[in-house]
Parts: sequence; C-alpha cells; structure tokens
Amino acid sequence: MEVGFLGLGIMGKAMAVNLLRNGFKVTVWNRTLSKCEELVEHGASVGETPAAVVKKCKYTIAMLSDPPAAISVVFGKDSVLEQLCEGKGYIDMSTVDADTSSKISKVAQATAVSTAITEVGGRFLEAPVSGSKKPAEDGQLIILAAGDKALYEEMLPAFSVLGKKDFFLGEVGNGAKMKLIVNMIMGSTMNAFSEGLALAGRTGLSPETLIEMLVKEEEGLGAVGNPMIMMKGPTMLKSNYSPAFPLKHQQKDMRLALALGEENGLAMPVAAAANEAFIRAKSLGLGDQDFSAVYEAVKAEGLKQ
Ligand SMILES: NC(=O)C1=CN([C@@H]2O[C@H](COP(=O)(O)OP(=O)(O)OC[C@H]3O[C@@H](n4cnc5c(N)ncnc54)[C@H](OP(=O)(O)O)[C@@H]3O)[C@@H](O)[C@H]2O)C=CC1
Ligand SMILES: O=CCCC(=O)O
Repeated sequence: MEVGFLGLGIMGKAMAVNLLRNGFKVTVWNRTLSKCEELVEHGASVGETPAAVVKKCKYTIAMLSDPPAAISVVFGKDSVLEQLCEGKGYIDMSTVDADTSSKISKVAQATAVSTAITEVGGRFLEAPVSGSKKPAEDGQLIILAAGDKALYEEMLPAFSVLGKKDFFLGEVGNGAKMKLIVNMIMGSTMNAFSEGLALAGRTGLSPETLIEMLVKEEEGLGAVGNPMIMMKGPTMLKSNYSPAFPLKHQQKDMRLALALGEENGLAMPVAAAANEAFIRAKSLGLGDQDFSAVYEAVKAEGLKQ
C-alpha cells in the first residue's frame, strides 16, 4: 500500500517510519523540508509540496501541530485540495477541534458534490490518536476515526500497523471531540498529580514514596495510579522533560476542550484551572518541553505564597 505523509514532527516521524518498516511505500512532506532526509534513509520518497504528495498517492495522512497548521496544508497554493480528486482519500490524524475537521471535510465533500458533475472529488477521514511518541514508534496507538466509513475500512491495513486499537465513531467531528475529552482528562490528571508531588515535598514527605504508593509495579496499579504516573513520575522527579508530548500541544487541547464544554453548556472548572497552569508553564518557557513540565509551574506558583 502506498501512502503520503504530511508532517514529520515527534508523532509523524515515528508513524511514517513505522509504516516504512512494515512494508508501506511512503512519500513524505514536511514544512521544514530538511526533516524529510531522515525518512529518506528509511526508504521514503519526498514530495516537494502537499499537492505533490496527494498527486502521487491514493491515500494521504496528515499529522500536524494544530488547527491553523491542519487548515494551511489543505487550502491555498500547493495544498492538498489542488490534487484531491475522486478515489483519493485524505486522513487527518492531528488533534484539532470538530470545526476544523468539519471545515476540511466540507470542502472535501463540496469537491465530492461536484463529483457528480465533474467526476472529481475527494474523501475525508479524521483519525486523531491517543498514545505518545513511544506507542507511535511501537505501533501501539489508539485511533479515533470518524467520517467516510469506506475510507476508514480501506485504511485498516495502515491503522493496524500504527495502532493497537481503532474506533469508528460516526460523523466527522466525533473523533476530534472524543480525542479532546481524553486529553482534557489527561491534562487535569497531570495537574492533580503535580500538585500532589509538590504538596508531598512541601510537607516533608518523600515524592518518591508517593509515586511508589500510587504505582506499585509488583502488585499492579493502585486505585489512583495509572500508566501516566508510572511513566512520567520518575522523570518528573529528575526534572527530565524531554518532549514526548509537547506542553504547548497539551495546552492547545485544554483550550479546545474548554471551548467544546462551553459550546455544550458544560462548565469544567477543574479543566479550566489545569489550562491556566499550562498557560503559566508556557509563560515560563516550557512550551516545547514535555507536558509533565507543568510540575515546574505548579512548584513555582507555590513559591509565591
Ligand atoms: N506528541 C504526542 O504525544 C502526541 C501528539 N498528538 C497530536 O499530534 C499532532 C502532532 O504532534 P507532534 O508530532 O507531537 O508535534 P510536533 O510539534 O513535534 O510537530 C508538529 C508538526 O506540524 C508541522 N507544522 C506546524 N505548523 C505548521 C504549518 N503552519 N504548516 C505546515 N506544517 C506545520 C511541523 O512542521 P515543522 O517541522 O516545519 O515545524 C511538524 O511537522 C498534534 O496535533 C498533537 O496534539 C497526538 C497524540 C500524541
Ligand atoms: O495527545 C497526546 C496524547 C498523549 C498520550 O496519550 O500519552
């Protein structure tokens, strides 16, 4: 199977390499084109523009930072839409809001409407993922797909390489919403955990012992422990925030989840407070660090009192 891949950041690079390792032919593009070189070493071809990739490939996957990035590769000069035509599929795996996905989808469908007249039109699937850098490298992502069901089924060979589980959630927007809800829970949990670590330290208790109590590896997880605490806790105590999931993206997801809450008349004060902490962390220059670096903002805030 031949696929195009747009966006070779932390996730895109790992996912594209994984596809190549599993026998897929992959044509890559990245805004900073030099990042394609490493993929060429793994056997990828390079497309000079998103349009060139879509022209070459029946299926094109995108893994881009945020809504403006997702929009910019689809619209405008040398973009996806220039070459998206009947039979071709566009699969956006970035974490964006439902409006962004719908905007991309509607234009794809608008082109598809003209299909009846001009025999030209593309298909769209949103497919954001849960799981970070390591699961992306290991093909252990969880894929939250929604949109064109036939395209979803055609993508299953690729999804089975990229992920350990996939869901089809119906109409476009549902994948984006589900992903934002999951990340809203994750961001709030990370803040609660950071406050717990900071409070343990402040009261003279050992944060290491707290983690040990939360996550007893030899006995399985305690009721409050979870894989995130098990994975991130020890590195947080070493102030190691080498980015797997950049904090700026977690804050973007909190912001988009809060907007989703507002659209649906749901106040989410816990998520709102967590969002503020991520904003504080960004203002401390931690945006490109792992999202667990919010611990530093929690500790710094505490120092003010
Ligand atoms: N990291 C993680 O653990 C996970 C991330 N996600 C989501 O996946 C997406 C990608 O994340 P991740 O790989 O970590 O992010 P990175 O910041 O590592 O990569 C972002 C990618 O988007 C590209 N990009 C940014 N702005 C534009 C633009 N205006 N036009 C074109 N390309 C652009 C970057 O290109 P360039 O190299 O030129 O800057 C890069 O390829 C995000 O939506 C994120 O929320 C989802 C699950 C897990
Ligand atoms: O969007 C990022 C999610 C990271 C994770 O699920 O570990």
